[in-house]
Amino acid sequence: MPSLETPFFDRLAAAILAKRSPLMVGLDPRWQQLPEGLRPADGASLTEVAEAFRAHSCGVIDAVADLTPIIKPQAAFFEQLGPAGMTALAAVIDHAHAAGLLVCIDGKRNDIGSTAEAYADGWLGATSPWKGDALTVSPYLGDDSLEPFTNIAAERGCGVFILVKTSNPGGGLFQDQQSGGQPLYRQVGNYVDSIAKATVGECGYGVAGAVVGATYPEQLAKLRAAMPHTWFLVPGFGAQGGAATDVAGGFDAKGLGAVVNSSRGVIFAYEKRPHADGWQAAVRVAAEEAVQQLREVMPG
Ligand SMILES: O=c1ccn([C@@H]2O[C@H](COP(=O)(O)O)[C@@H](O)[C@H]2O)c(=O)[nH]1
Repeated sequence: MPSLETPFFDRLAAAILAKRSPLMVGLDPRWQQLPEGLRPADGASLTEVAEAFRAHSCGVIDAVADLTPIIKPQAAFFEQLGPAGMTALAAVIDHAHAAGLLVCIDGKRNDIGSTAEAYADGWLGATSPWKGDALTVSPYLGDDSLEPFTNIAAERGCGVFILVKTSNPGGGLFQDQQSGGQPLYRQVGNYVDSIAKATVGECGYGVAGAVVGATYPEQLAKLRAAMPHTWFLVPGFGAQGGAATDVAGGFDAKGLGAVVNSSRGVIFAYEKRPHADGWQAAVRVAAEEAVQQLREVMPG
């Protein structure tokens, strides 16, 4: 497990600069999309599927470890397999750390404050079985629900990415509602940036980050300007239609301030573009292309 002495966003900034890559590879294993040879047969047990998820995710990590500073396992895909899935998730996180990668767990957790404390401790705390470097969190239970996460992140050198403007088409139903003369997501963004401002590290960003979708490029650029202390996790690049030009507005002038996630576009690249050297080679080619596209729009 990497040292937690340095704040998460300082570690992330250093890794991005070292690899010249803001690509975050998302690990969203789906049974039917696993490559032949790894795909479990119909009727396979949850334990067999979990082992296939572990093998695929670890294989992706091996293929892209020098191309990405951070991976994002999507907890949902592991949780759907029960205990065997969670054991697989733990093994994937350990494998990523052993490969020198940071790990953001996409769990979108939260609850009332006293329960949020258990979530924060469970995913980011000193005795966490998961040892995540960062976690995604929902804001809609308010400040007392977010503080357990941001407090533990500040203590432990972890990061918290709070949902601000999500990439899905339906997200606007609540997030775009006017509130105090602004869309609600801007109000959430203001709160997140106030927490980030109070906790800035050497790289200029604080422990609270924000999830802002690549599928809303105009809003992304405006939020970048309005939230100068907040690091962005930008999903929606690739499979959801976001292009490199759409995420350009998420970076600061130094080319920092954003990591851009691609899950299906990288991890299942062999479906659309099989490679003679096998599925991992196809995954690597897709990650290389994504990094190249992002480098072209990253300042600095
Ligand atoms: O607003 C959001 C928040 C989270 N996600 C998650 O990111 C990945 C995206 O996967 P792709 O295959 O690259 O579309 C997935 O885990 C989502 O749950 C998001 O897409 N949008």
